[in-house]
Amino acid sequence: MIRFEHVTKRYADGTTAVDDLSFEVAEGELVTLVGPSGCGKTTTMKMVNRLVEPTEGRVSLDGEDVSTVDPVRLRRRIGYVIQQVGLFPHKTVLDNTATVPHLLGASRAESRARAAELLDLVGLDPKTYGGRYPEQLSGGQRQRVGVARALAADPPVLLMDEPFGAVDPVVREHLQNEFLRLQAQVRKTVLLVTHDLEEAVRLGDRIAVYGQGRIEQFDTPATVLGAPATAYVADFVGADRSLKRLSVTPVDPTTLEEVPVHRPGAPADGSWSVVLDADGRVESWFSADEPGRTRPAPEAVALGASLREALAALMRGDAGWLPVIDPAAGGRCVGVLTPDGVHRALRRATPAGGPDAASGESGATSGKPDDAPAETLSRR
Ligand SMILES: Nc1ncnc2c1ncn2[C@@H]1O[C@H](COP(=O)(O)OP(=O)(O)OP(=O)(O)O)[C@@H](O)[C@H]1O
Repeated sequence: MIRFEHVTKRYADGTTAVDDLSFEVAEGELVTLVGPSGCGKTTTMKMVNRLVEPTEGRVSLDGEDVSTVDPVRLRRRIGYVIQQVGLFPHKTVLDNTATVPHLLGASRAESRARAAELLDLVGLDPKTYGGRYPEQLSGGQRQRVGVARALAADPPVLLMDEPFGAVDPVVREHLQNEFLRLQAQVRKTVLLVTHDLEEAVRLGDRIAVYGQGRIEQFDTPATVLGAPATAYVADFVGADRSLKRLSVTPVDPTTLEEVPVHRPGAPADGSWSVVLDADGRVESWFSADEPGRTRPAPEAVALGASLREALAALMRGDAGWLPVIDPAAGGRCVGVLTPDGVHRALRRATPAGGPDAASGESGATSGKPDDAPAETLSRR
C-alpha cells in the first residue's frame, strides 16, 4: 500500500510542484493520476521510488517510510514503466525481459523461462518475438515489452508514467484493455500517470484529478464524472462527461426490462416478443410489424458489460433492444435492455437532477450521489 502524508515538493528554483498532498493507494488497487501538463503528476510518482525526494511530509510503502529504505532495495519492489520504454537496443526482446530476474540472482535459464511467460502474458508470443531486437517491433509491441519487463521481478508495486502514450488511439485502446486483463490476474498496486481523461477513467479503480500541485478530487471514475467535486474538475471532465460515463457504468439488472416471452399460438403482447430455448437463451423473436416472420436473436451483452458496449451493440443491430445474459448462469437471458434502459441506467449513476445537473458551481457535492451509489465496472 502506498501512502502520501502531507507531502510537498519544492524544486531548487522555488517551483512548488506538489503542495501538501495526502492520499492512499490500497493494495491491488489501480489509481490514475490525471491532470494538465506541469501539475505535478510525475513528481508525485517519482517520490515513491525516490527519484525525487519530498521537501516535506512522508511517503510510505506498506507502512515503511521510503526515505529510510535504500533506493536500490526500494526499486526492486517497484516496477517502473515510462513512455520511452528504454529497452536495450542490442539485446533481444527475451533478454531485455530477462535482465531484471537475472540481476536479482535467478539463473540464466530461469530468467529466460520467466521472461517467456511474461511475454506470453502481455500478448507477445515468445517464439515469434523473443528473438527480435527492439527496432524490429512496432511502438505498441515495444510498450508491451516495457510492461513485461517491469513485471519481471514480480514487484508488488508498479509505477507507470504515460505507459501507452506513444501509440495511436486504436492501439492504445487495445493495450489498455490488455493491461486491464493482465491487472485482473496479477493485481499489482498501481499508480499510473496520464494526461488523458479517457484513459484515467477506463483504467482507474479510482482517479486523482490534479489541479496545480494539488488533488482536486479523488474518487471512482463514475463519481468524478457524475459528481465533479469542484468547478475545476467539472471543467476538466468537460461537457461530454455523460458520454464518458457510458464507459464506467455497467449494465445492471435493475435497469432491465422483463423478457416479453412469446407464447406459441397466442397473439404476441405488445410490439415484440421473444422465444427462449430450454436453457433460457434467446432463440428468436417476433415483431408485431410482421407477426409471421421469425427473426434471429440479436447480439447479446453480459451483465456487468459497460453501457458503452451495450449501446454499440444496440446500434449494430436493428432490433432496438438487446438480450442481457448472465454468464454465471450459463448465458441465460435475464432481461432486455432498450434505449430507455440505457437512459435510466445513466441517470441512476448520476446525482439528483440528471446527467448534466451536477455542476461545478460552488455548491460542490461531497462527490457521492445521494440516492443510488454510482457503481463502477468491476474489472476483477
Ligand atoms: N527538476 C526540476 N526542477 C525544477 N522544476 C521542476 C523539475 N521537475 C519538474 N519541475 C516542475 O514541477 C512542476 C511539475 O512537474 P511534473 O513533471 O511533476 O508535472 P506533470 O504533471 O507530470 O507534467 P507532464 O504531464 O507535462 O509530464 C512543473 O512546473 C515542472 O516544470
